[in-house]
Order: sequence, then C-alpha cells, then structure tokens
Amino acid sequence: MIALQTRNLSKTFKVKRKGAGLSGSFRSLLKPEWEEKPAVHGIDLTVNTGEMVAFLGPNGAGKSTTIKMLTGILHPSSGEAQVLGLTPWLERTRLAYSIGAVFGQKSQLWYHLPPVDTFDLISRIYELNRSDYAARSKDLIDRFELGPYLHTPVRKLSLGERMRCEIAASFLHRPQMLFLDEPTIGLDVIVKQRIRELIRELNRDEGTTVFLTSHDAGDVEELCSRAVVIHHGGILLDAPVQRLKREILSRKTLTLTLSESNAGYSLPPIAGTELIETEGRKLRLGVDLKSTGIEAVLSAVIGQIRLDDVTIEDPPMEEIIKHIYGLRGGNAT
Ligand SMILES: Nc1ncnc2c1ncn2[C@@H]1O[C@H](COP(=O)(O)OP(=O)(O)OP(=O)(O)O)[C@@H](O)[C@H]1O
Repeated sequence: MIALQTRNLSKTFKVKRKGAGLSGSFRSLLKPEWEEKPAVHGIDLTVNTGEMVAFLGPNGAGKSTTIKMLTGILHPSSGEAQVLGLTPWLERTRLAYSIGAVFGQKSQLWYHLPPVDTFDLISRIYELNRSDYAARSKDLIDRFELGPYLHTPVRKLSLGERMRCEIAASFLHRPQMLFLDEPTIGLDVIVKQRIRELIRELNRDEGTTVFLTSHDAGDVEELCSRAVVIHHGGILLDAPVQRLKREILSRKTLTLTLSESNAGYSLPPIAGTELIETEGRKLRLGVDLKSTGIEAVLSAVIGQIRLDDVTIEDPPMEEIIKHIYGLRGGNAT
C-alpha cells in the first residue's frame, strides 16, 4: 500500500530583491522588486506503508520545504501530493490525526510545563479516549523510560531527555506516518542509539511509515532501508541504503590525536587510506572500507606511536553529494 505519493511537487518562493547599501534598502521599501526563488522542483516520490525512508541533502537542498508541503504547512507552487490518501495542504486538519512530526530544532512540548502536561494536552487535541490514552501513555513512558523526568518542567531537561519526550509525544495518537526532521541532532552517541532503537521498535510493532531527514549518516544506516538524496530542490538519487553504504558510505574519517611525545610524527602510507590533513597533533585520514578495515589502519599505527584519542566519523553530507555527482560524471556545485 502507498503511504505517500508526489507528482512533480514544486515550490518557488517570491523574495524581495534588495539593492546594496542604505539607498538600496530605501528603494526596495518604496518600489519593491520581486524575484522567484525555486526551492523544490519536480519531486516524484512514492513511499510504501511501513517503509523507513531517509530524505537527505545538504543545507538549503529543499528538505524542510518538502516536509512542510507534505504535512500541509505550505502550499506548493505546482504539482500534487497524497499523504495517507489526503492532499496535505487542502485537508491539513484531517491529516493531522494520522501523522506525527518531530522537528529536532523546534519543540512541541510546552517549555515551562512538565512533559506529562503536554501529553495530556495532546491527548485532548487528538480527542483520545481516556482509557486508551492512559494505556498508550503508560506504554510510551515505559518504552522511552520517561518516568524520572515526566514531572520536571521541560526547560530543566537535558536535550536527550527532551528529545525522548518529543518522540514519545509524537507517537501518542498512534500516527500511521511519522515525519522526523533531524531527530538526533546534538545528541550524544548513547542517546542517539537509544532513540534509533525506539523508532525501529515502533516501526516494527505498529508498522509506522517513517520519513526522516538527517545529516547523520548513522541515522540513515541504522534506521532506513531507502535513501532519497535531493540537491538544488530536485531528486539526485533514490536507492536502497545498502547500495548507498556499499558505494558511498564506505568511506570513514579517522582522526588520530597523537600524544605530546609524538607530535611531528609523519604517517607512512597505509593501503586504502589517504591523509586528508594534519592540524597540530591531529591527523585526519580518509579510510576506504572497501579496501581496508579500521582495525587494520589502527594496528599499522598502534605500537609505532602513542595516541591520546581516536574518533571515527562518517563523511559530511556535502562530501557524500560530491561523491554521488562524481559517480554520475557531473559537478556538485
Ligand atoms: N520562507 C522562505 N522564503 C524564501 N526562501 C525560502 C523560504 N524557506 C526556504 N527558502 C529557501 O528555499 C531553499 C530550501 O530551503 P529548505 O529549508 O527547504 O532547505 P533544507 O534542505 O531543509 O536545508 P537545511 O538542511 O539547512 O535545513 C533555501 O535556498 C532557502 O533559503
């Protein structure tokens, strides 16, 4: 079954053109000139019920604009979309009963109230039956382990505690589809991991369709089976995450922080790695997992030198986009 379908979905913003300096500001105030700014163009997308899809792209690619159209917040300039059989911008209220949305940068919880009060409020907004709500909130409070801070004002919660409450709140009305915009932004590794487990669990138990944007390749790899990459408002790649992992996410960045006594050490060539940069005692290496393993790189170094720290990161989204363009023989700019 299809949960979401778009045809040629496009959005162009009308923005005021402002001349340089004070005189330019005056001129645009008295005689404004407008220009069209395309943010999203020609998005054709089908998402099946129960699928977990990552919607990726660098800053300004058009992800939030697309999500805003799919949740009915924005009207498109042209094109069509159906989410759970409804046209979001025409049937926004009806749709709201069946979808949930979490924006990592914006809270839906009342800042000065404890999460339990927002949960109650949400239950009334969605007109949940009292006994259903009691059972549902208990289940989510247990799953997300919210007991210890359920009665603490949101402003006093850590980011990780708040995000667990945010996601639990978005599941209260049993949405069939969940939009997650950067759900793990700014969280530490342990909390990220727990949040991913919980989303996976709810997708498995309740068949919730998940549409996720993230700059964190870990969210994509661990949650989604399919990735749609957009750039300059259009779809650049729509592929299984397994393929993305094999072809594109197979590169990791390994940062070695040398101990004081080894400052100035120059790294010998190691197969499957390239030295990206040296910054003080930090050496940043690009490791191609198709031809070597992290452990092989580390064992080539350990024993030779003393290390204070080691970090392993995914390449930034901009690098992934460049790589996709490279595979297609194009230019990322
Ligand atoms: N209300 C608006 N008026 C004018 N331009 C806008 C508006 N909202 C977004 N844009 C522009 O549309 C383009 C796409 O923005 P959008 O927020 O959808 O990108 P994004 O992929 O979500 O980026 P990020 O990862 O930085 O959140 C950008 O060039 C942005 O400046």
